[in-house]
Amino acid sequence: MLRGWFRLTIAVVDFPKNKTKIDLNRGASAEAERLVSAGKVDDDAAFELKLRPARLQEFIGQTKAKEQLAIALEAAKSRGEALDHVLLFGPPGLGKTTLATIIANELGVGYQQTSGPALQIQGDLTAILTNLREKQVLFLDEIHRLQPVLEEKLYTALEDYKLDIIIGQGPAARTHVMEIRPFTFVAATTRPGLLSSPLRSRFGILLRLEFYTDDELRFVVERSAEVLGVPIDRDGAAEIAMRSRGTPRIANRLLRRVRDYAQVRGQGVIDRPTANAALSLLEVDAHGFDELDRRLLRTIIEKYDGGPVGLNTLAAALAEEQDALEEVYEPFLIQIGFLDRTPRGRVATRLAYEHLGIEMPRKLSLF
Ligand SMILES: Nc1ncnc2c1ncn2[C@@H]1O[C@H](COP(=O)(O)OP(=O)(O)OP(=O)(O)O)[C@@H](O)[C@H]1O
Ligand SMILES: [Mg+2]
Repeated sequence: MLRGWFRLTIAVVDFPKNKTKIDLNRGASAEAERLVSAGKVDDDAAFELKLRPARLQEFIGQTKAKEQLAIALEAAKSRGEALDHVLLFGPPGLGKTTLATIIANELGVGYQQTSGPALQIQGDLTAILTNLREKQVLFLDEIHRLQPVLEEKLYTALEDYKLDIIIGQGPAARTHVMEIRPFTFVAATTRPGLLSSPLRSRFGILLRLEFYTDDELRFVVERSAEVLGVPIDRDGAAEIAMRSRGTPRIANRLLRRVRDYAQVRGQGVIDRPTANAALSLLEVDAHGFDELDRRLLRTIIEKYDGGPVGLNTLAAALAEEQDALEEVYEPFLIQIGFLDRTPRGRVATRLAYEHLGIEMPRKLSLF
């Protein structure tokens, strides 16, 4: 008992609130420095603007989402109405923001962008909504991080294009209903499960973005190489695509690094041997895994006998944020069958053992 109390005291002394914050930041910056992170890093911004397709026709892959969107766009245009509200969801770097801008371009309407964390006070949301132009697109990124009071304020705006404004305070307070112009609300999230059902029900068009196939990513790489004026052959593009974790953002980032290598060490042209050499030097393996993925799988296998291990335990063992594990690392590992998410925790699969060259214990290999 005393030992427990003693430990607790140490924990409190050792981890005051601000220290926890510093630790979280450290986790976040490790993620930001990662070459194969699907999340945006600082030097991506300028290139992403340049490489972002502007029209639906240039947007590669996502056949289902694209078709659904194309029909809705066509119908809204022919009726001369604002497009229904759109919710875009899926892992980072798959094209949610890109699609939001494409929607505005295809409709030929104005575009304004904000995000859940950026909207702090009711007045900001009111100002944005009351200044909207007819049929324009309002894009709200990271909608799962919108404050609940603001979310509720959005409901009537989305449903009836009306806004309840309270004027005055106390007994003198009056509610004033303000009309806003019909508009298209496009929201994006990497965590659709966190949205409340009243909010979800306000969207007429739900588009789920999936990881891209290697072939689709090869097209992304070839298109980006053309935009950047980088000579590349089909095999070179295929090699980069294969290691891009199904994510265009990573494909574009790897292309830029391989381009540097080709200029400095190669003949300037990206072919398969050049791409291979550059990516090996950058320690991005054949599956697009880097040191962090390997560490995650190795930790489950070596420290927790292959799992199941709970998310919070795993995050602590890796000194990473739970959110980063769940949103950024895990989706791709699960998608390619290296990791299982079970009710009792995370489990490394046979493929993970094989990839790391570790023999799977017999007991487990029966399953
Ligand atoms: N279908 C696509 N075709 C070509 N390029 C694409 C496609 N999807 C995404 N990209 C490229 O990938 C980059 C990242 O896409 P985007 O910023 O739209 O992802 P996101 O889903 O909004 O990510 P996040 O969740 O981090 O906000 C873009 O700059 C764009 O160049
Ligand atoms: Mg985005």
